Parts: sequence; C-alpha cells; structure tokens
Amino acid sequence: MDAMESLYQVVLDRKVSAQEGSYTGYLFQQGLDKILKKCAEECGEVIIAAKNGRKEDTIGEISDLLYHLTVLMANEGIAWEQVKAELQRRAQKQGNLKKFHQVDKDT
Ligand SMILES: N=c1c2ncn([C@@H]3O[C@H](COP(=O)(O)OP(=O)(O)OP(=O)(O)O)[C@@H](O)[C@H]3O)c2ncn1[C@@H]1O[C@H](COP(=O)(O)O)[C@@H](O)[C@H]1O
Repeated sequence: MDAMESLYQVVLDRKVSAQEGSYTGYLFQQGLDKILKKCAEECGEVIIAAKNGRKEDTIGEISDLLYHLTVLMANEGIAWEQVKAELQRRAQKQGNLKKFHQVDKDT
C-alpha cells in the first residue's frame, strides 16, 4: 500500500470513528464547505510557494493539499481505487494514442 492509500485509510477511519483531538475529525464535523475552503486555501499556498521558487515549501504545501483532497474524497464517498482507475484509463488511452500515431507515421 502506498502513502496516499494508507493516508486515505486513516482518513476514512476518522470519518467513521471519532478520535479526540483529530483535525481530520474536525474537518468532517465542519462539513463540505470547510473542506472545500481548505482545499482552495492550500492550492493557493502551493501556487505562492512554487512562484517563489521555494522547493521545500512547495513540497510541504503539496502535501497539505493532497491531505485535504483526501479528506474531500472520503467526505464525498470517492475511493482511491476510483481515482487510480481513472488515471490508469487515461494512461492507457494515451498509450493507445501514441501507438496509433506511430502506425500513422509508419504507413
Ligand atoms: N496529513 C495530514 C495533514 N496535513 C495537514 N494537516 C493539518 O492541516 C492543518 C492545516 O493547517 P492550517 O494552518 O492551514 O489550518 P489550521 O489553522 O490549523 O486550521 P483551520 O482553522 O484553518 O481549519 C494543520 O492543522 C495540519 O496539522 C494534516 N492533518 C492530518 N494529517 C494526517 O491525517 C491522518 C489523521 O490524523 P488526525 O487528523 O490527527 O486524526 C494522520 O495520518 C495525519 O498524519
């Protein structure tokens, strides 16, 4: 299981069983608007860090954003498997397109 998948599992666990002092639990309690606000806020912070050429900060902000997107997914009942499947479908489509263009060039 990779880091994103295990984060998703922990986040999902916080959704079903409340844990004292859990920020994730707090986000679920606040609901969709708060989660979306945090996603937007973190996205802005990624942009600022990257524009300033601060690689370490950018990594931190991307991690914050991915965490909040993970909370959003769990809140909306979207499983990691579904996102992975969509990415794989796109990669496959891209691969097929490349093969198609190659055949086109070769003929
Ligand atoms: N990956 C994260 C993670 N990334 C960022 N954050 C929190 O996200 C918040 C973002 O910081 P901000 O300053 O923007 O927000 P804030 O001022 O604290 O909060 P707001 O008042 O804005 O809501 C911080 O409190 C961070 O601790 C995270 N909180 C939890 N996790 C993981 O989520 C899992 C569950 O942890 P708990 O939330 O502690 O149950 C664990 O695996 C954690 O490692």
